[in-house]
Amino acid sequence: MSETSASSTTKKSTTKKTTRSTKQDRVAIVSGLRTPFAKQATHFRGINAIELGKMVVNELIQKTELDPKVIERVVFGQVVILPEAPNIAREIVLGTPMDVHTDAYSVSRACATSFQSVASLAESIMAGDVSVGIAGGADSSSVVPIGVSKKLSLALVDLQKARTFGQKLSILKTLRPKDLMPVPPAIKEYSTGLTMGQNAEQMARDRGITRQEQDELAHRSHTLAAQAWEEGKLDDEVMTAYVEPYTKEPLSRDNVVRFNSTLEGYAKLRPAFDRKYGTLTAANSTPLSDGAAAVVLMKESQAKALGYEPLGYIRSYAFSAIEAAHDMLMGPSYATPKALKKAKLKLSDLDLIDMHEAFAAQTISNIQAFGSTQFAKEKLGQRTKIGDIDMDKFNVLGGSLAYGHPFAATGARMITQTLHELKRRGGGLGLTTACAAGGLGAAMILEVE
Ligand SMILES: CC(=O)SCCNC(=O)CCNC(=O)[C@H](O)C(C)(C)COP(=O)(O)OP(=O)(O)OC[C@H]1O[C@@H](n2cnc3c(N)ncnc32)[C@H](O)[C@@H]1OP(=O)(O)O
Repeated sequence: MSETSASSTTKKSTTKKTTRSTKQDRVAIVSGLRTPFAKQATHFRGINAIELGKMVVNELIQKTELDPKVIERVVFGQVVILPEAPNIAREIVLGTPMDVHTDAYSVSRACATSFQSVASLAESIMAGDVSVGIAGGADSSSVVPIGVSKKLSLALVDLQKARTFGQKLSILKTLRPKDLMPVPPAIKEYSTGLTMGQNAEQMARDRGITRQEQDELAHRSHTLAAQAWEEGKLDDEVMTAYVEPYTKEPLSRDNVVRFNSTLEGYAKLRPAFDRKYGTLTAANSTPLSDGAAAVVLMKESQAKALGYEPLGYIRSYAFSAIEAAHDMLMGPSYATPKALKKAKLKLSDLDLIDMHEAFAAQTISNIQAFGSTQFAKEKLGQRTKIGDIDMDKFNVLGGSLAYGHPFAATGARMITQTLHELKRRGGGLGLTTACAAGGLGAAMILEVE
């Protein structure tokens, strides 16, 4: 397995503080941490999502000096589930210094999975069920469950039921060599059979979003992410990951981010999903990657009683669902107005907007929809547009196009990153929002004092 290291902690050495009444208690995000994100089959080759999850949670407990005994619940998720251990949350409890009696369950909401794990834990805290917990997600695109063809799967079940040699032989005779080939998981929509890239191609085509516009957004994302790393802005929220063999250099930065991004480099690439007419490439699509991210949540009064100064608080969150056959990756444009309404805020009240960049085309489509009165009227049933996005507030440290997207880890990455950035700016309100497979969307508004 792996050892890790990270820098500062958020624990204050102060004595207990006066707590607020339960009624006024908010859900505090005390700390957040992630592994560096690594491109598929690079630094985390051979390390599965559960090990990545254990790695980050272990380090988070150490970083926060949190007594493992006070952690009452772990809510975690992985999108590509390992059949041998489907409850990643429980494996994390059993594989870290947490008390064996710590409750743990796993959730799945495709690419918005750690928005869900954070929301589920927050709900338990608000309901008074638990007061301290860890939420997050992990995914590996390097260790994936390899399946078998439908024909072989059927034959294997039938073989178990067959009584005679003759019956077994006739089942085996139905198989052809191609049926014996391993089947890797596809990033496909089950209901439509379309890949995520094909969905984004449709969105680009329908809106006339050009290759140039997509490349420019991707270049912006890499440039801002590289700058964030160079300026040390991510140092406190990304751990250093040591993996076997320990002779290998540890990874302390995302190896997906391009520190020498040039727009000319993007123009050379061939379309990835529609070879002939497509505009999506490896550069303007989020790369397949491996990583994990987690946050510590507490009831505000509990955080103060334990001597923590929270990073920030959850102001509101909302999820949305639309059809999966068309414009499937528009989740932010449906979930955001719901979260704003719940928080009694307007888009212009926000100091930062962090939108998951699955594809540049999907991001631009959502930016357009936010600023469209027609979209608001026709799709949201409201008279006014969500609001024009001020690009000076938008993905100011880059986004998933640059960092990569280990599916279930992305939400917790965005939440932690936004809270730190709000804190650097002296506080304020930030939106984090993502699209997800199945036409789902997530939005969470965070506040920092
Ligand atoms: C809700 C949601 O989030 S949906 C999204 C879910 N996620 C996805 O669907 C994943 C989408 N991404 C993918 O499937 C893959 O990353 C792909 C198909 C786009 C690309 O895969 P690959 O071809 O394996 O990418 P790879 O990393 O090898 O890059 C291909 C080439 O592009 C180059 N490249 C990639 N990014 C850049 C860049 N920013 N600038 C210049 N060149 C680049 C690489 O260097 C490489 O060049 P080479 O062939 O000369 O070595």
